[in-house]
Amino acid sequence: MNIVCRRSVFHLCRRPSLIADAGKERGIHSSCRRSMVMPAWVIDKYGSNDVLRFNENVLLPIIHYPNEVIIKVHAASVNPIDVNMRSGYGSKSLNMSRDPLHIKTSGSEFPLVLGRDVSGTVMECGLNVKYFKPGDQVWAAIPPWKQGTFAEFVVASVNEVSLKPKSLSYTEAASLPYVMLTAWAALVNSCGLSKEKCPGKRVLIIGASGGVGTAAIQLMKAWGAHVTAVCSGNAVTLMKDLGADDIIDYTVARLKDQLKTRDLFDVILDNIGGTSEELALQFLKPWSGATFVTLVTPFLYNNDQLGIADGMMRTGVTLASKVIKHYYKGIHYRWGFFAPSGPSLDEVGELVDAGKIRPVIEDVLPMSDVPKAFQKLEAGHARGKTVIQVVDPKK
Ligand SMILES: NC(=O)C1=CN([C@@H]2O[C@H](COP(=O)(O)OP(=O)(O)OC[C@H]3O[C@@H](n4cnc5c(N)ncnc54)[C@H](OP(=O)(O)O)[C@@H]3O)[C@@H](O)[C@H]2O)C=CC1
Repeated sequence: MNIVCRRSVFHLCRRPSLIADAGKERGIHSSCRRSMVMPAWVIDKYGSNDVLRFNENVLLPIIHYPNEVIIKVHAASVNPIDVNMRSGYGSKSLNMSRDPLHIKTSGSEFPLVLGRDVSGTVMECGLNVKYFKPGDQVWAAIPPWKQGTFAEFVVASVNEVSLKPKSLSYTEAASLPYVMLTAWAALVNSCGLSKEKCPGKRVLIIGASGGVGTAAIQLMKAWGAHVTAVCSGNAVTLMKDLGADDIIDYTVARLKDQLKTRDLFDVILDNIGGTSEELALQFLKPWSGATFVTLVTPFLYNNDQLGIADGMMRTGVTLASKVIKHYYKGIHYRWGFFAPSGPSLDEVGELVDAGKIRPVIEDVLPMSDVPKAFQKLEAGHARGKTVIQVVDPKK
């Protein structure tokens, strides 16, 4: 085993026992316990699925800032962003926010650990961490510029972390944070919806059967909105189970024709992009504060293709022209972006424990099957989430 001394972990940790604990777990002799590595799925270059590599000797992550915690990952889950990042999507923008120490040590962003969702146990806390303590069961979504969760340990800032809902297992909990926080960012931050404002609102969700869609339906129903879900035929039962009031099967007739038979909407969440955007924008109530939000934006793509300066310029022009064009038609036009947030997860956790939101899990795979999980997601037609059990709950 490649042993590397990680002394710096002791400077900012409240209780430098992680390395000893991890050493004990793996039966490593006490004199070696300060020098630890961990298993993780990494990529050393961008590309197709064969760039994913299981490495048992990835450096144990360390606490750099006093507001950080180290989490022992019990379960993670796969999101489209993982597949896209594996192929290099967003790398120009994300590299600007990555840990400069990692870039300096490795000479690049590699080895890169993918995976955004985590449920697990707090192992160590930075000196300023008050709300969490070692042993707490937590869940979080880690932002894409940080090392990810297909690993034994991950570092998160406290503002990204929340106590795991008591009613969920680690496996169930790992299915929710990233998609819930994306739905939250789009519907709450971009559209201004809240528990108080939802009753009476008509919300249309396009791409309702995937991770974000199933999260969005449940959040909107928990808050009393009227939800219309757009999905394909074999997802109709799932949509009903999640509480959708009206379901449109986009495969049986043109979506436009089916939408014409419905009342107009107050909010539209578009998880699909492309032609669905122009189409959907015709079905909002004009001059009533109605908002369209899409999750499929050219922001990172523009930066990848044109560089940061020109990419930002093009993005700004595109967004501004759409906002202005639709403003004059009485519609608010928005782009939605995932935003990490422990406090929002606290609120989601309360809804979960109250039985109003549940995990929608399509498949559970062991840590050894991360490449299979990527292939599955890449094939499309997701029905909720694919979870990775980093720790086998039976052991
Ligand atoms: N901006 C941001 O910060 C974020 C953006 N995203 C983006 O949002 C999108 C959705 O993410 P996520 O839910 O996790 O993805 P998933 O892959 O989990 O789900 C996509 C779903 O859309 C369905 N679908 C495909 N085509 C259509 C269509 N024309 N009409 C209705 N449904 C359709 C698919 O099923 P089927 O094909 O069988 O109908 C599938 O169930 C992705 O493009 C992702 O990249 C996600 C998170 C954050």
